[in-house]
Order: sequence, then C-alpha cells, then structure tokens
Amino acid sequence: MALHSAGAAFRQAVQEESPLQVIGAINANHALLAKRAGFRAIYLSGGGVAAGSLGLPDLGISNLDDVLTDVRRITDVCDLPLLVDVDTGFGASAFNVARTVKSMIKFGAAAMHIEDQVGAKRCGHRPGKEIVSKQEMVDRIKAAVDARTDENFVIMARTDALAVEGLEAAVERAVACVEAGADMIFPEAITDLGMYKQFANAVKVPILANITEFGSTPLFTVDELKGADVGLVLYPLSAFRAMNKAAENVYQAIRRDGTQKNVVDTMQTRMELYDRIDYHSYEQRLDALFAQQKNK
Ligand SMILES: C[C@](O)(C(=O)O)[C@H](CC(=O)O)C(=O)O
Ligand SMILES: [Mg+2]
Repeated sequence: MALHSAGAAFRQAVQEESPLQVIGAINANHALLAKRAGFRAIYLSGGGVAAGSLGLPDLGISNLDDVLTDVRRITDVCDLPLLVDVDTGFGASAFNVARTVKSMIKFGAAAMHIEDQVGAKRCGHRPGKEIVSKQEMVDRIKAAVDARTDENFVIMARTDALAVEGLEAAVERAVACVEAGADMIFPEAITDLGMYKQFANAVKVPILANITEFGSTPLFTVDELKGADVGLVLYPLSAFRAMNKAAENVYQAIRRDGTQKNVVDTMQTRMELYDRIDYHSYEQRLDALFAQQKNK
C-alpha cells in the first residue's frame, strides 16, 4: 500500500461526513479555494476538462493525458482527496483501463469513476445515450480493480442505464458492478429521490448523487439526500459555471465601456489572490534562501 494513500483519505472522508460533499474544482487554484471553504474532497469533471481546459464538448474527445495533466496540477498543490471522472476508461481493452487506473494512482488521485456508456459518450444529462452490455461494463470494473497498485484507491462504477433501460436494469447493473469489485456506485441522471434508496438497498456500498445544475436531477439538498441513504453528493461544475459567467460579464463590460471600472468590484483583489495561493510565504522562502548571498 502507498505510504500516503489518497484513496484511504477519501474512504475516511466518506465514513466521517455523511453524505460527503464532493466539490468540483476545475483547476489547481479552485482546489485551494475548495479546501479553504471547508470541503473534504474534490472532483475533476470530465465535462470540465473538455470544456474548461480544451474548449470542447463532453463527447469523449479528451484523452487520458488531457485529464492527467489537470490531475497532476491539482494534486501538486492540494492534499484533499480527488475523485476523477475517467469517462469510459480511455480505451476499449482491459489494458487501456488498467493503464488509466495505474496512471491515476501515480498522479495522486484518490478515486475514479468509470461509466458504462459506449466510447463515443455523451454528457449523462443529454438525450441519445448508448450503453455497453452489462457484461462489458463488468469487465471494465474487473480490469480496473485488478490493476490497482493501491488497494485503497476507490473504483466507483457509474451507470447511465436508468435513462436507457429503466430503473430495474440500472439497479441490476449496479449490483453486478459491486460483485465485480466496485467500491461505490454512481447512478447517473436520477430523477426521483426514492431511486437513490433503491440503489443503496440493493448494493450496500456508498451511493453518489450527482447534483449537477440544469440537468435531469432536481437540486436535492444534503438533508434530503441523507434521508435517501446517499453516501456522497457531487457538485461537478457549480464553480466552473459561475466562473464562466463572471468572465463573460467582465469581457463584455471592458469591451463595451472601454474600462474595467464598472466591474472591478466583482473581482478578487490582488491581495486576496496572493492570500489564496500563499504567495507571501513563497516569497519569504526565496528571500531566506538568497539572503546570505545578498549580504556577501
Ligand atoms: C458529472 C459529469 O460526468 C462531469 O463530467 O462532470 C457530467 C456533469 C454535467 O454535464 O453536468 C455528467 O453528469 O455527465
Ligand atoms: Mg463526465
């Protein structure tokens, strides 16, 4: 087992905060802001890597390296356990899935979710999704579990089957994934609170509720989800959506007004930024390091 296991920290957080709020952090800076706000676990969204880092839609276009770049940047500065969206695993074979798992662990992720959509996937809240067979999904999970180099690294199985095959089939898939070794279940695009309970009763492992905005799932509160036996609550893109709106507003204002004076009040100040990224302590270390040289 790894000396410092991010996976173990994630499992502990799930035990201690029930349900555990897992907050989307689109980049390293946001990871620091999330930690400061008191969250105990963070999330790297696949849709967020695609839209935020690449300016592309969430349609299975981004690859393993795109995601790893963002994972490394986040885990380099933030010690909160990170759950990563690996879409369908970045390749059809068991070797592809294994490579994804090993890389995630190496780059410091605590957990990943892998889904049962076909490779040419869509956002879970869009129409027209297609899923692979139950057996093929079970094989993905088996490959992932087998590839772990840290037994505490969390393999979460996401099923998109509800929208395609209905509740019963989706629950059946979840059960099959847990039998294959999945540690947690992410039933995607849930429409009723009671459905979470049905998954939880059937699988007996923690269930994640994806409370993404403007999708098919109502914005259930933590208290409501606790009552439905949910173990983790995900907000994948909340800060990302807000950040994009803020940027658009500033771009439009500066272009329109020829000055930023009208929007400067909406900005994080220089001092706030420096505080959030611990700028001054870096500077002090630099001064201390080269002080002797200067005094010579
Ligand atoms: C969770 C998700 O997979 C993501 O990539 O963040 C998306 C979120 C979204 O598009 O709102 C999904 O639910 O498919
Ligand atoms: Mg995704």
